[in-house]
Amino acid sequence: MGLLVDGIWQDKWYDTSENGGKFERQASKFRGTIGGEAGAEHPPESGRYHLYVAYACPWAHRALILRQLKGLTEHIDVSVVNPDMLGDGWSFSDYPGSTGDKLYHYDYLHQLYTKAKHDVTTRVTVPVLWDKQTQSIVNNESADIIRIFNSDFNALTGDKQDFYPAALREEIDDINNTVYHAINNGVYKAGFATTQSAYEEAVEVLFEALDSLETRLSTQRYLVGHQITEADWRLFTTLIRFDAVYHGHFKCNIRQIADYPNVYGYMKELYQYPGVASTVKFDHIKRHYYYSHTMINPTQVVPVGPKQDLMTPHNREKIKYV
Ligand SMILES: N[C@@H](CCC(=O)N[C@@H](CS)C(=O)NCC(=O)O)C(=O)O
Repeated sequence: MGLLVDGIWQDKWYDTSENGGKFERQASKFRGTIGGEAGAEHPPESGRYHLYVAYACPWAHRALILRQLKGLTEHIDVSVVNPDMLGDGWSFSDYPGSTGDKLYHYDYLHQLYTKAKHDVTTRVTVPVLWDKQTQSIVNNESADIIRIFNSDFNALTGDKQDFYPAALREEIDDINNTVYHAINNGVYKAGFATTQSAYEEAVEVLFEALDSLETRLSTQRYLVGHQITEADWRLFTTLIRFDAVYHGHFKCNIRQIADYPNVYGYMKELYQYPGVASTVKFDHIKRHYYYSHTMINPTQVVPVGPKQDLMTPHNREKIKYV
């Protein structure tokens, strides 16, 4: 775990000393777009872009899901890092299920970041959307990448499904905001807290949000009414990791997702959505967290459970809208 400072790799854990033991996530550095207008830096083209992901990572997972749902698998290839993120950060290897770096055969993801900008100061995170032609990072913020995938390649793929429809944007943005702070990032705030009070504060906010989701999902099938939107996919990647990792490793253990009938059924429905289960790799997920965060789990022992059958009926079609 570390970061690049002026293009030099430094092995450093997150510093929580300045803010009372609280984990604060840094903003992503590369925020480019894909556009079809004449002279655009990154026009939508088949085979031109490459996605770097970790199967372990909930943020990268969003990008993998939208790539799958939007018919982009044949247009945008993927390199998968090793699930272990140790002193050199994300690395490439022949760990089962990882691919190595298909473009440059680098050993470490930080080499890709310095190829994009030799003196960059940044955390070295996944996902990364890479432009093979300009040899640069288009974007390394998952919230942007899923919107790029949602709409910017439609002319190429002919796929018109819209997970961020104009009429619902305000509502989607609103729920995204709550889900991001309380749940997506909330589990990290609990898990990476280094004081009791910072941990407890994060866990309380997290479970209040899950409790209110349970109520919301008792009368509506998806987060924003009748149709699946990006808000659901953004929540899903945290929910699917919850009982396997966040409950134990990040001490988010007031309840499991399996204890919430509506949230659990909803999570199973999304898991069973065509194309999605193949993007969920529990071996990488559990290995990454339990093996990489040695300050939380110094023995690096990876738990065996939980045993859950996510293919059992979700019964979400029975939800009565009120
Ligand atoms: N805001 C970014 C966050 C991505 C992120 O933090 N990814 C984690 C993996 S789950 C990572 O690569 N962490 C490495 C680090 O922070 O050094 C996004 O949503 O794309």
